[in-house]
Amino acid sequence: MKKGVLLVNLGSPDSPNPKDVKKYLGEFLMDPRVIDVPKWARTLLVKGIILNTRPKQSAKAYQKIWWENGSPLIVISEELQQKVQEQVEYPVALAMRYGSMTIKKGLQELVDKGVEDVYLIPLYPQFAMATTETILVLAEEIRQQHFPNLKIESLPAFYNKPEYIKTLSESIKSHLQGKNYDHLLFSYHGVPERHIRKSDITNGHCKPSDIIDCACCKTESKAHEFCYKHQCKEVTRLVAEYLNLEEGTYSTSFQSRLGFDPWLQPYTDRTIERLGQSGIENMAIVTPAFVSDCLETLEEIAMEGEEIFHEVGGKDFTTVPCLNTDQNWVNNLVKWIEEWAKTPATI
Ligand SMILES: C=CC1=C(C)c2cc3[nH]c(cc4nc(cc5[nH]c(cc1n2)c(C)c5CCC(=O)O)C(CCC(=O)O)=C4C)c(C)c3C=C
Ligand SMILES: [Fe+2]
Ligand SMILES: [Fe+2]
Repeated sequence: MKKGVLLVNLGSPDSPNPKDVKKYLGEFLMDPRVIDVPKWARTLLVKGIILNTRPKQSAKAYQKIWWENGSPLIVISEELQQKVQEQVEYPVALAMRYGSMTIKKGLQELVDKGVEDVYLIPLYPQFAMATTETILVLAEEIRQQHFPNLKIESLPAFYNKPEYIKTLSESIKSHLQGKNYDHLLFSYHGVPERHIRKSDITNGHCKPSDIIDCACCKTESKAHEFCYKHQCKEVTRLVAEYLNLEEGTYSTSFQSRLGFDPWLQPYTDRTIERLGQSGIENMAIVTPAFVSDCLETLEEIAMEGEEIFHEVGGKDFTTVPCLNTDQNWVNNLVKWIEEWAKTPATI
């Protein structure tokens, strides 16, 4: 069976204009795994409220970070795809969960090259219902409808793979070399607490609102295979161990909340504020839920985050870039693809 690889990231609007941003947000937020309320309530919330105000506001933010050749997330993902393609013998395609570069087009591109066996790689280190799960569900629906003879396997969340932790840690180390910082904040994209409960396959292990010591995240459980909170906490713990960070000099927070439901805490904006107020003069921040720089890292963290820190008297604010097209990251992907390709086919 001829093999091929499909890398899948989140997606971006076609342009930073309010009209394109509205179209993109409409598709994104109407996904029942992103806003997981009954369809009538989601329609009312998204089409009746959010899409009347948010596109203008988001378009302004996108305009601040947009590059000459497009959305940073798309441009970086395309470069990543090219670099991986240079190192593997199978066709490698790229698709986005939302927007114009659809998963259907990505699978079609591979099928047109004769591919019958696809390795689907969601470009997210941690599992979440709003990211990995929605990609896998949609890819399976498309397979059944349009490519029934195609075989699709996927790479599970790689948050704790030693080679990924090494790549992330070395990248942080090299970007912070010679930089002045007293605290390193690991900021992950947030999700509503409800998402954590829904993904809990044990129906009760995960306690998403426990922010003090996160006992559930530290207690062995099969729930961890699908627990976003546990997986984020593990990335922080493993990187801190690799870099020998001293207890108290680093912490974890969650960014980008939307709406009024409780999301995973502590929130990044309030954490930055608290760090500045508590006398931290210089801080660094890393965003390991994203493998490519995007609106949430370039605008929300590197611009807004820095502003908050300065407002409360902080001095140096350093944002560590995402892995983007780091050669070690490319090598990780190549290694995982080669391991998959060597595995004997199962029927
Ligand atoms: C209910 C809303 C949202 C959930 C849940 C959510 C989860 C989630 N998102 C990412 C990664 C990205 N999100 C990005 C942008 C973005 N996210 C939401 C909402 C939810 N995300 C919105 C409305 C937006 C658009 C921008 C805005 O209006 O604020 C991006 C950036 C895309 C880009 O074009 O650069 C990424 C990447 C993860 C990893 C995640 C759950 C773990
Ligand atoms: Fe998001
Ligand atoms: Fe959990």
